Amino acid sequence: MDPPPGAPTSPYFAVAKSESAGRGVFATCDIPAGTHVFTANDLTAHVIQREYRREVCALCFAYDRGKNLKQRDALRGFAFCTPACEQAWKSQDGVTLRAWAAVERLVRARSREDAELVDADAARPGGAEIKAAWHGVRNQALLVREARTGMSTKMHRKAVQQAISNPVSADTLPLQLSAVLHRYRSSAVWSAVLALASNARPYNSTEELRSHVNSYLHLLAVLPEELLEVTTAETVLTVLTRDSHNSFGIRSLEDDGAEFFGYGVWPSASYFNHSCAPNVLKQRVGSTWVFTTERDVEAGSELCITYLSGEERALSRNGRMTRLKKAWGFECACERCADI
Ligand SMILES: C[S@@+](CC[C@H](N)C(=O)[O-])C[C@H]1O[C@@H](n2cnc3c(N)ncnc32)[C@H](O)[C@@H]1O
Repeated sequence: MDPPPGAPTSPYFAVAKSESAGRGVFATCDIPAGTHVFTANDLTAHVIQREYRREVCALCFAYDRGKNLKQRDALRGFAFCTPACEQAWKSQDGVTLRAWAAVERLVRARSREDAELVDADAARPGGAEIKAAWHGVRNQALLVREARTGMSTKMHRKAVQQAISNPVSADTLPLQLSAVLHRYRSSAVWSAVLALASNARPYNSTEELRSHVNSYLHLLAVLPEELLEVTTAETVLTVLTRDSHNSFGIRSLEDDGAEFFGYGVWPSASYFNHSCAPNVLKQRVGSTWVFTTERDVEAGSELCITYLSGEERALSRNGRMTRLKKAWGFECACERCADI
């Protein structure tokens, strides 16, 4: 098969159809244990939860046991581990810098929704509910868009006022903004996101759906005009449908990942399927993921990582199955699970 846009390339493997898990990564030669086979450095949409924003470097995700980092960008609400990281982050284009400042102003000015903890037992919205929610704000979104380009009737002003006054989701907004910015900057990056496996029901609850719709309206009301063309319901919905089955947690490194800072999508890393007996270790190094074989792999074998965290790996087959089904939506078809 032709490699999808953004798929990983390596002298050691190729992306191909797997028997029971869509596309996967297959060794093209014998690979000895301990071989570094790939580094994913293509982080796209991501979010560091607000509660960690002062402690985790916005550029390289460095973390020092909960200490507040000294380098701060108060205007945009980010912190950095070194002046070099701050400088590198701030060397981004002016639209990006203005967009983050606009969102930070909004978050500080508005009351926030409760921490976005998901009720695990809440019903996942289905296709009809999702469609209705987005359809329901189409007119308002149009009015806000028109207001941003100079139209100022009572109706326009009311639509903007309503959009702004909705409770702000301090972690949904940055995820959506990050998606908008990636789409704005590069069509190749956006094609890589589009090529990923998609989940048509990405919202965990009706509340989460509502907060995504509200965040979209917030962005329309405050982002720099240059971004409005790509600030669409399709952009923010697309990114969530891809994020849902492809994002990796961004966790602390020193304590077996006990601190969950946030999550992000690295399209090239998303072609590795899961196995409960993985042959590849995935490790975060700064804002990249490094993939190394854990044992000898024969040519033609699939290269798999684990999607389970430390303690989850010790669960029984049923426990692992339930966990993977709940978090990732699939019935694990790996050799270890099939081999009963
Ligand atoms: C990050 S993607 C991996 C690449 C994906 N197979 C594709 O075609 O794009 C995760 C998705 O792959 C599938 N998958 C990964 N590991 C699997 C496994 N062990 N058993 C069944 N499906 C799996 C599931 O559909 C899961 O939601």
